Amino acid sequence: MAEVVVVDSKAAAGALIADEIAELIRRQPDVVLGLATGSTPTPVYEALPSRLQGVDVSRVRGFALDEYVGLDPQHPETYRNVITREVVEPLGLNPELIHTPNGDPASIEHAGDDYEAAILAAGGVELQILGIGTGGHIGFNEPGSSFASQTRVKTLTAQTRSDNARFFDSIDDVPMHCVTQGLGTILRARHLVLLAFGEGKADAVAGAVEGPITSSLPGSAIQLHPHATVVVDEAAASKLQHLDYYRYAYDNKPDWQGL
Ligand SMILES: N[C@@H]1[C@@H](O)[C@H](O)[C@@H](COP(=O)(O)O)O[C@@H]1O
Repeated sequence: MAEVVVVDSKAAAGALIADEIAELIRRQPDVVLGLATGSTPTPVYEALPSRLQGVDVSRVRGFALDEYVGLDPQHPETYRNVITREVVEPLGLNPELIHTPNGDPASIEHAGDDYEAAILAAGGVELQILGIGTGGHIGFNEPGSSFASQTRVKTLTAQTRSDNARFFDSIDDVPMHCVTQGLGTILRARHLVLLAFGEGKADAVAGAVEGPITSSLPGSAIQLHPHATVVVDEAAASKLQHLDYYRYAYDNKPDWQGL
């Protein structure tokens, strides 16, 4: 079972996870972080700089979950550019150590295998940050994704394209394809931290945490992971059946246990 932590605000979630990440970096300066895009992880990234003052981040490594296929590399919404803007620059990370899948159509057949090889060569991801789509996707693993899937090209659902249209001039500009870490790739990270905020995520969170384990709701893959933490606000937690138990368990958590 994933550990569910209910917080009062996005800022509280950001503080909780930023503390954990800062501690990881202090302990292991070349730690491999799993980075996510979308609006959900922003509070974590915003909370990090103040916690990393005086900490050597020059060796921190990172892998993003996914990338659009075929966007102009100069487009502000490539996930490479989003990660550069929101994570690499504010935290002062070495951009050469931060990887995103290659969405260039010219070499797209190799993009998945190359990315898998790079993650393996780095020794795997220590802590993977995850958001969840309204349809239950993690990364861009749309419903139907195999739990054994590796980094590969996927076709985005109409729902995902519509959800992400807010970042583009029009829905027609949202790419049809992406390269995403697979569910199998994500499940190899040593600690999964899934964040979700707002009522719009309540069904996806309930399905991921308590629903049947099914490729129809790819986020339910977290139930197969031995160390998954789900950090949600009240609204995103509102459809969880065992909410009282999660609060009780967290409030009575042994001090030695950590996140
Ligand atoms: N590929 C990303 C996911 O990694 C993200 O978790 C999800 C939710 O986005 P948001 O956090 O903006 O709600 O959708 C996007 O499509």
